[in-house]
Amino acid sequence: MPIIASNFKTNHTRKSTNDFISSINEYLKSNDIKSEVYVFPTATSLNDFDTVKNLTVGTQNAYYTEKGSFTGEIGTQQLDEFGIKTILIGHSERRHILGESQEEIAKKYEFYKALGYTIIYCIGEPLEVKESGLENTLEYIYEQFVGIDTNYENLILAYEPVWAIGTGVTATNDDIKNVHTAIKEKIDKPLLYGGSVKVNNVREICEIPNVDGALIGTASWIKEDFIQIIDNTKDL
Ligand SMILES: O=C(CO)COP(=O)(O)O
Repeated sequence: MPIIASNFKTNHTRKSTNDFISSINEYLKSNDIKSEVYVFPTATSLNDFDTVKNLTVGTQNAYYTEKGSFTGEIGTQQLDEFGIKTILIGHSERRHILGESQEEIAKKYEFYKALGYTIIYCIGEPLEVKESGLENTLEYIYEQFVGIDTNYENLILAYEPVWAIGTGVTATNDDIKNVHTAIKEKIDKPLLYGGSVKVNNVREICEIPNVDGALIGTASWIKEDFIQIIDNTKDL
């Protein structure tokens, strides 16, 4: 059964997030679908969603603190209010757009690991590395595990080639299989693929060996499409 996760990134409001999550939860419940589903809304849309029992709401980011003076950030004081215990860490947009260093990412990972959070840890290479071949790609990816305890029991990995994120250009099945197989040989943890996953390719991607699900952006932001994505993979 693949893990299906939606990363809202900087999309949706509190109102539309509440509608989205309620609709997905109702779809899962009324159809008795057992897929492992995660939704990562914006920080402003986090809530306790206390009637939502069939999917997990996580945070896209948080600082490694309970509270304090970190302007613009949230910590566990804000996450605990809503019972959030799942977090994305290392997303390429935080690395390459927001400038999070591997050292910072490792500190964040250690902090939330110590608190028992489920962590979806993201790795992936930029285009120029991809174009230099598989060996360099893997070397780049392994660098992204510096300071990361990959034996952590609540760890889920997500391979998201930067050049496939938001571009509509999905990695080929061979691209995905080669990288996923190599990572799995080193790290035996659930490994999602992310990068232009769509309604019409999610099943094929989830059937590739060593792919344990998908972390989806753009194609998951309309609730009907996300329902279709779950429906297309629910029997795998
Ligand atoms: O970054 C991603 C999910 O975290 C992938 O985004 P897209 O599905 O828009 O390519």
